[in-house]
Parts: sequence; structure tokens; C-alpha cells
Amino acid sequence: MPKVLVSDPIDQVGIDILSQVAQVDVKTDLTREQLVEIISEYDALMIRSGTRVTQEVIEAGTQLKIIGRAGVGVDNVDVTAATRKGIVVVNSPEGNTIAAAEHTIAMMMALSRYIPDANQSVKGNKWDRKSFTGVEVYKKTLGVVGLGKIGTHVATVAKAMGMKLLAFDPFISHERAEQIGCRLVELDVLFQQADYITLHIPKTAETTHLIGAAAIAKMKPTARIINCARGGIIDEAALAEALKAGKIAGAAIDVFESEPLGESDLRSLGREIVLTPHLGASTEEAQANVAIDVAEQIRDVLLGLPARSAVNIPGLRPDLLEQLKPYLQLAETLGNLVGQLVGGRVESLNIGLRGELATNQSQPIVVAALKGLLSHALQERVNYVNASIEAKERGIRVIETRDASVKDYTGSLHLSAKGALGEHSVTGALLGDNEIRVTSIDDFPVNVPPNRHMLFTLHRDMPGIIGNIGSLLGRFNVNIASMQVGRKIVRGDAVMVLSIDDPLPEDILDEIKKVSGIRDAYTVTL
Ligand SMILES: NC(=O)C1=CN([C@@H]2O[C@H](COP(=O)(O)OP(=O)(O)OC[C@H]3O[C@@H](n4cnc5c(N)ncnc54)[C@H](O)[C@@H]3O)[C@@H](O)[C@H]2O)C=CC1
Ligand SMILES: O=C(O)C(=O)COP(=O)(O)O
Repeated sequence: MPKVLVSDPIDQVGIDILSQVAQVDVKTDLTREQLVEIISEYDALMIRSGTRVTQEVIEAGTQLKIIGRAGVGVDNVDVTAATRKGIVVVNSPEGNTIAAAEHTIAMMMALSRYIPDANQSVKGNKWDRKSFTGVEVYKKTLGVVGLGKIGTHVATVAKAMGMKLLAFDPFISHERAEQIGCRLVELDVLFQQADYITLHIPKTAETTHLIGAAAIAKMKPTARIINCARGGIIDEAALAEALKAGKIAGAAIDVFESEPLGESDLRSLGREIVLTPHLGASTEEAQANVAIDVAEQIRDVLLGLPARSAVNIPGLRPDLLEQLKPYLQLAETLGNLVGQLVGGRVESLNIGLRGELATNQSQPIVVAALKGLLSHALQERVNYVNASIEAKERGIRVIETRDASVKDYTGSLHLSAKGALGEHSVTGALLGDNEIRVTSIDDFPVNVPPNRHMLFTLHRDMPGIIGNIGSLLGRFNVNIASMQVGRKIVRGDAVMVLSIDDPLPEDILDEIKKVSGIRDAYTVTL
């Protein structure tokens, strides 16, 4: 039974799903050293934002197949290191959207009405009404930085509260922003005009310290900033300084440069700051959502199925994945086949997408073909995660061509590989019931289902060859399951494709090559 380590607090519903297929160990207080020490026992790791999955952890995780982040941000995972090792990293892109957006609105209101300090005052047996006169958000301008899933929900709710909306997001169109009711502006304009600024962007090199002294200097003295996205997008020292000096009116912060928050000037500020310990996703509903979402993906991957929200498998959107699954299988099979026909090092792979396939997103198909191509050499070390990197590192040139006009099958795939030992091509298509058919070998037409063990010959189309090969295999007790010949012209060159029940030993292959009229012979194991 596979083993899953859960190293952050996860809703029980997720543990229950995992327990159906794996031994689940919940250990939420591990030190970095302890994690590195035990991770080699595990096939999967399930985390939230608390566990740092460093390169060291990934290197030590020799059995790891998947890292599941029960939430959105994967900045605590070295995704590059995981990708290199073929470890799938999955998250739950939508499970906590509402929770994070509602926390943002709660923070905005708490900040505007000084609720945390007023609450503390009453609990401290005071009845102070003077110190907590707040401000309304109605008719104020909210600047949303990052109009993705959370930013959009925040904007929608804020609009219903009567706020005017500005947004900055270089990856969103004006039309999309308008649909949400936001005016898309440059960041400086947002800084200058907004009464409230809320951040909903990932932390990247570009967004680190996006809000520092220079940005704050552009803001209104009445501006209030909310960060429920990621620590480090705000320069905390500059923020504390600006609040102390009254350069802006307030800040509500859920996420910090270093978590848990250590000694910080932010702690010593008064009612102008509201701090929560990374609670954006902490609702019962969100925790159930993300636990189910990620546990199901871990379960699927452990069962050999694809994950629906892998962050390091390029181009595999869940809806597309479902639609493309049979074609991915086709691409992988043909990649594997052509890779073995070429043998040795492959220099280039031409991928021809025809018919319906030419109109689809090609990246997953390309990845599947590369996975197949490399699988003979790399076995289980290559998967959908690292196939592109492995191919690139081997210097394999990938060329894609599309031809939607080919109509012989709904969609067909033509792979042509060139290597140090020669060049070969295969074409394949799916029948109505998604059964794979190889429809050409080296441009000779055939119609064969792939078989675990196959023998291909290139020979002169002349009487006696088929009989000779048949009796030679018979002599060596090799059972033929099916046989087909493809030729372009009578008495020209031809290919023979034999499905055989057992692998063909090398010495028999050498015998076959000696048969008169045989130009070449290849065995393939799929
Ligand atoms: N406090 C908490 O507990 C939680 C925090 N989060 C964080 O909230 C953030 C947003 O999450 P989602 O809305 O789900 O992500 P998303 O991917 O749907 O949206 C992010 C948006 O940021 C935009 N963006 C990227 N770089 C940008 C830049 N340099 N300037 C402006 N816009 C940029 C993207 O175009 C995208 O529209 C993430 O950092 C996530 O980790 C998410 C859930 C809970
Ligand atoms: O989903 C995210 O990005 C979050 O920040 C939530 O973090 P958490 O799972 O609550 O540690």
C-alpha cells in the first residue's frame, strides 16, 4: 500500500479519501530535519502553507510521486526541483477563493471600523466610544491589484457595497475588467486614487516589495492597504514606518514575509493596523473543499491516473484532459514505437497533428509523445511532468506541424523521429471506440492495433518472404498473434508488422535480418 505523509493540518474528509488507497500518517509538528529524514518512506506528501518543501526535501523523497498543496499558493514548494524529479505538484485553485475573498472584506471592514481594538477595549471592561469612530467604504474607491479569482470576488462584493473599483492586472483585458465593474488602470494611478488597496497577486520576483516606501509615497494619506495574498509583496519595515509617520491611514495584513510572524514593528502599532495569522483560507467550507480537491488528486495519481490541477504539467486543463485522454494515450504509444524503431539517441521529433487534432491545444499531445519517446530509455523516470525538460536536456528538437484538412480519420497523429542510427515515422489514429490503430509505418499504410511485443520488417515485396519469416519464428517457438503487410507499389518495398506473444530474443532478430529480401528488422516492446 502506498504511504502518504500529511504534514500540515488538513480536514478529516481529505484523510478519509486518502485512507481508501494509502496508509496515511499525519505528522504536523515535524522539524525541517525530521521531514528530510522520514520523507523517503512516502509516495505522496500533503501540505498547506506551513511546510517548506525545499530542494533538500525533494531530493530526500526518493519515492515521492506527488506533492498536494491543500490551497492555492505553492510558493512554499520548490516546484522546479519537483518538476526535475518528475514529481507532480497539485493544488486546489478554487477551493478557498470565497474564504480568502470574504476574509479580505472582513479585514477591510475591521480596519474601517476599528473592530479588533474596540472589541479588545470592551473585553478590557472599558466603554470607550470616542476612540473608535470609523469611516465608511460606501462611495470610496477600492484598488484591486490582481483581478484573478479572489480579486474578482472581492471586487464583486465591494461593488455591491457601493464602492468604486479600479484594478491593475497586466494579464486581464479591459473587457473582462469592465464585466466585473472595474476600470483597468496603471499601477501608479491606482496607488494615487484608491482609498483602499487590496492585493490578490502571487508573490513573484516582480511582485516582491511591490508596496514599499516609493509606492506608499504615491498613496493618499487616508489610504488603507489590505494584504490577504502573500507575505513579502509588502515591505513590512516600510509599511510600519509609513503607518507610524501617518503617511497612510491603515493596513490589514493576513500574510507575512516570514511566518509565523516573529518580532515585528507591526505588532506595536495601534488601531491603524489589523493583523491575522494567515487565516484567509481558514473556513470550514474552504478547508473541506481543498482537502477533498487535493486528496482526490493524490488518490488518482497513486492509482496511476492523471491529476486535474497539476501546477507543473504544462497545458493540462482538467476539461481538456478528459477530452484529450485517448489522444494522449495514442501520442504516448506512437512516441514509444517510433523511439524504439529509431533506436539510440534521437535528435529531432516531428509531430504532425492532423484533422481534429490540429485544432486542439497541442502541448499535452507533445508532452505525451515525448514521454513515449523517452520511456524506453528512462522507464518510469519519465512522466508528464518532466518529459519536456528531459527531452530538452537531451537536445531533442521538437517540431510541430498542423493540418486540419486531413480527413481520413477524425484526428490522426504522425510522428517522425531522426536519430544517430536512422529515421523512422509512424502514424496513428483512434477508431470510434477510442481504440488505437497504427495506420502507417515509414509511410507504408498498415492498420494494426499496438501489441505488447511486435516485430517490424522492411523487405522487398516478393513471394516467399512471409512464409520464410513465419517458419523461422515457428522454429524458435515464437507464437504470432497477427500479421500484416503494407506496401506502396507491387514488388517494391514493403513493411511487415507482426504481433507476437513473447519478446523476441536478439539472436532470432539477427536470423530474420539474414533472410533473403529482408532489408531490416526491428523488435518493439510497448
Ligand atoms: N491568505 C490566504 O490564506 C490565501 C491567500 N491566497 C493567495 O491569494 C493570491 C491570489 O489568489 P487567486 O486569486 O486564487 O489567484 P489567481 O491566479 O486567480 O489570480 C492572480 C491574478 O494576479 C494577476 N497577476 C499576476 N502577476 C501580477 C502582477 N505583477 N501585477 C498585477 N497582477 C498580477 C494574474 O493575472 C491573476 O489575474 C495568491 O497569492 C494566493 O496564494 C489564496 C488563498 C488563501
Ligand atoms: O491557499 C493559499 O494560498 C493560502 O495561503 C492558504 O494557506 P493555508 O492553507 O491556510 O496555510
